[in-house]
Amino acid sequence: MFSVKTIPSTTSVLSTYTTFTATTMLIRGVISEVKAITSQLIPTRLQAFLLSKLGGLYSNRSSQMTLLIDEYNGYSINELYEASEIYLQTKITPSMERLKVSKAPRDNKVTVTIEKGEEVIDVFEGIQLKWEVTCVETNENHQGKNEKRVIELSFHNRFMEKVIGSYLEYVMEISKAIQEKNQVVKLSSLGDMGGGGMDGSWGSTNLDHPATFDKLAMDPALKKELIDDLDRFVRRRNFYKKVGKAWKRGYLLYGPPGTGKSSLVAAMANYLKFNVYDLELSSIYNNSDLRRLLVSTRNRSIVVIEDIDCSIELQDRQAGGYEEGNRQLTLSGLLNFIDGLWSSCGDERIIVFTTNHKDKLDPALLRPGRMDMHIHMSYCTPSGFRVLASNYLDITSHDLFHEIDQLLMEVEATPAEIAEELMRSEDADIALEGLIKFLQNKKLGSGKLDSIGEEAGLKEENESNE
Ligand SMILES: Nc1ncnc2c1ncn2[C@@H]1O[C@H](COP(=O)(O)OP(=O)(O)OP(=O)(O)O)[C@@H](O)[C@H]1O
Ligand SMILES: [Mg+2]
Repeated sequence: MFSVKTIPSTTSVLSTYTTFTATTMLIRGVISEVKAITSQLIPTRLQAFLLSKLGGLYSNRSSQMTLLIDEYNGYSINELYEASEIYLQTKITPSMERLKVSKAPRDNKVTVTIEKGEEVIDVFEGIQLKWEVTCVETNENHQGKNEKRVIELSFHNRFMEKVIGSYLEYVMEISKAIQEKNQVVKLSSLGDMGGGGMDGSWGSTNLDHPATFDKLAMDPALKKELIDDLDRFVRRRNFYKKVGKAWKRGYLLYGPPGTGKSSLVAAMANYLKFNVYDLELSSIYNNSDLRRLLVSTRNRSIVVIEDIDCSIELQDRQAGGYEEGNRQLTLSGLLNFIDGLWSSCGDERIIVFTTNHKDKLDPALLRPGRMDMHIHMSYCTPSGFRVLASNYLDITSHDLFHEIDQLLMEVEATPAEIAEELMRSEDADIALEGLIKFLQNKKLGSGKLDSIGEEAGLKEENESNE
C-alpha cells in the first residue's frame, strides 16, 4: 500500500476526490510497471534501492490529506471558500497572532476574519482537522491582485469520505446560518468599489439603500401584486424543478425619471435579502465579457440593467468599432444568456430591466415569457402622496390633503419631485403649502407665484381656461 498526499488544484469537492483516487491508482500503476521493468534489466540490489527510493517518495509521506479551497473557481466565486471563511470566524481564539478586522457601512458590527498564516484546529465527530489560510501567487489577475487566497484543510486521509460527505456540508450549513443572521444586502458593480476590480470583475459594497415596499409610493394593487409574485417565486423551488424551468424571474420596470424604478429594485432586494448586481452594459464590450460576468453572479441575486434602451443604443453605436463578429455585445447575446446559459447555471435569479421608454425597446425584449412582469411606475397619485407624506412628514392626514389630491389628478408630478418639496420643511403646514405652490406652478407650466392668494386666483383662471 502506498499512501499519497495529493494537492489537487481543483476546488470542487467531487473532482478533488476523483483526482485523489485517480492519482493513487496512477502511482500504483507506475510502481508496478517499474517493478516489472527493473526485475528484467537491473541487478537485484539496485532494484531494491530504486524501489525503496520510489516507494519512499510516497510511503514516507504522512498519511495526511490536504484539500485546497481556492477563492475562485474559474471566474466564479468558490462558495466553499466563502463558507469556510465564515465558518472559521467561529473558531477564532485569543491565541491567534494576526486577525483581520473590517466593518462595512451598513454592518452593525465589525467582522473579524483569520489572516493568512494562521492555523485553526477543529474536531468533528472525533476527526481532527487543521485549517490554514494561505496566499499563493497566480498569473491570473483577481481583483487587481496577482495573488489569491487559498484555504487548506488537512486531516488523516482515511477520513476523506467523511470530511467531504459530512464535515464540509456541516461547514456550509453553519456559514449559511451565520450569513442569514447577519444578512446585509450587497450591491455589486463593475469597476472599483473598494474590493472591486478594475479588471472588469464585480466589486461589492453593502447596499446602503433604505427603500422598502412600505416607503414606496406606487399603486397599492400593483405593489401587492409584485410582493405576491416575489413570495411565490421564492417559495416555488420544487415547482420550477418539476416543470423543468430555470428558477428565475424577469421584471421590466418602466416609467419616467424619478418615479422610483431604482428605489423599487432596492426595495425588492431588501425584501428578499437578495444581493444586487448592477450590470452597466456600457462598460461591457462583448458577449463573452457579459457571459463571464453573469456566470460569476451568485444565487439569490438580482441582476439589474438600468436604462436598457440607452445601453443597447450605445452598444449599437460602438458596434462600428468592433467589426470582428464576436467582439461585440449584442442584444441577442444578452437575451441568449438570459434565456439559456446563465439561467441554467444558478438558482433563485431575478433579472430587472429598467427603462424610461418602453416604446423604444426592442420587441424581442417584450416578447411574452421574456420578462415575466411589466411594472409601470408612474406619476404620483393621491394614494402615493399619502405614503410620501407619512415618510417625510410623519402625518397621515391634513387639511391640505384634499387640495393636493385634486392637483395630483390634474398634474403630472413624479414622486421624486413631491419628495423634494416635502423635504423643504419639517413643518407640515409649510411643506404642504410649498407643495401646493409647486403643483400649481407645474399646472400652469411656468411662472413664479408669490402668495397663496395669487395662486388661488391663478388656479381658478387656469381651470376656466381649460
Ligand atoms: N415611488 C416612489 N416612492 C418613494 N420615493 C420615491 C419614489 N420615486 C422616487 N422617489 C424618490 O426619488 C428619488 C429618485 O427615485 P429613483 O431613482 O428611484 O427614480 P427612477 O425611476 O429610478 O429614476 P431614473 O429613471 O432617473 O433612474 C428616490 O431616491 C426617492 O427618494
Ligand atoms: Mg433609476
